[in-house]
Amino acid sequence: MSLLSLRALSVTLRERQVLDSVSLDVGPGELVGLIGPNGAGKTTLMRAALGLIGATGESSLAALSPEARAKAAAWMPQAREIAWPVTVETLVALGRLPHGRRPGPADRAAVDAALARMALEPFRHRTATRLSGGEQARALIARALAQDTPLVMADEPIAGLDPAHQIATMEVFRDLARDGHGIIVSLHDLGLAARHCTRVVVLAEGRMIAEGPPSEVMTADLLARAFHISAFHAETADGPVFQPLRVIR
Ligand SMILES: Nc1ncnc2c1ncn2[C@@H]1O[C@H](COP(=O)(O)OP(=O)(O)OP(=O)(O)O)[C@@H](O)[C@H]1O
Repeated sequence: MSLLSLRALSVTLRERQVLDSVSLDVGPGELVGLIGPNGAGKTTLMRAALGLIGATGESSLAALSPEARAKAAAWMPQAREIAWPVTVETLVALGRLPHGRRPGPADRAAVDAALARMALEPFRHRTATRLSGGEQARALIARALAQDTPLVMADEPIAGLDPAHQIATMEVFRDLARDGHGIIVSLHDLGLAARHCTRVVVLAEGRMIAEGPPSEVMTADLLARAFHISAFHAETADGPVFQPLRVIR
């Protein structure tokens, strides 16, 4: 079963092809890390997959009605905008809107579970716009989790989080994948990608240049080609460690 199927997805912006014929399937149980340098096309890929920008090719999600899509996929965009000074609980409850009807016990349970997963219970009654940047990011992740969709797509969800919350959030995504969800996250931390993702998809200049298990894909050659860096890499009891070292010019 596929939760997302992309075929030859391409996007041209201002007469420049920024996404070039990307094909990808994401299934239950997968935590897919979308990696690549700035401007590689990660955001464009996710937005085109969701049907938020015009594209050629096929996306199973873009083909759905907005109502059906909101039940199929939760989306956490890179811009973390909280428009109204509502409580964290109310913000997270907005994730339940696609489920329609008047909120009932199942909705309250989903909100409680999302708040607990993101360690936000102490913030439940705080005004979301008055939280720190990282706390707001966690609240927006919780809103996406409360949507309780088979697929979660998040654009740099751990950017700006402190190390403990970065690790904890990747563990939340991994647990969701183990529960049978599919997750796509873009991220720049190669160490966290290597340690937590079941698969990485590498974009460079709009093209998918590699995909597969991190241990197979994240080679010295790939890091040099895609990111122009060398990195320290070791296998430890806690999993792989990647530390970027030098820019290769
Ligand atoms: N509205 C737009 N008009 C023209 N070009 C755009 C537009 N939006 C994005 N681009 C270009 O498309 C390319 C891909 O951008 P995208 O935001 O998908 O990259 P990204 O991999 O998510 O980068 P980052 O890691 O910096 O977030 C970039 O070169 C960007 O300048």
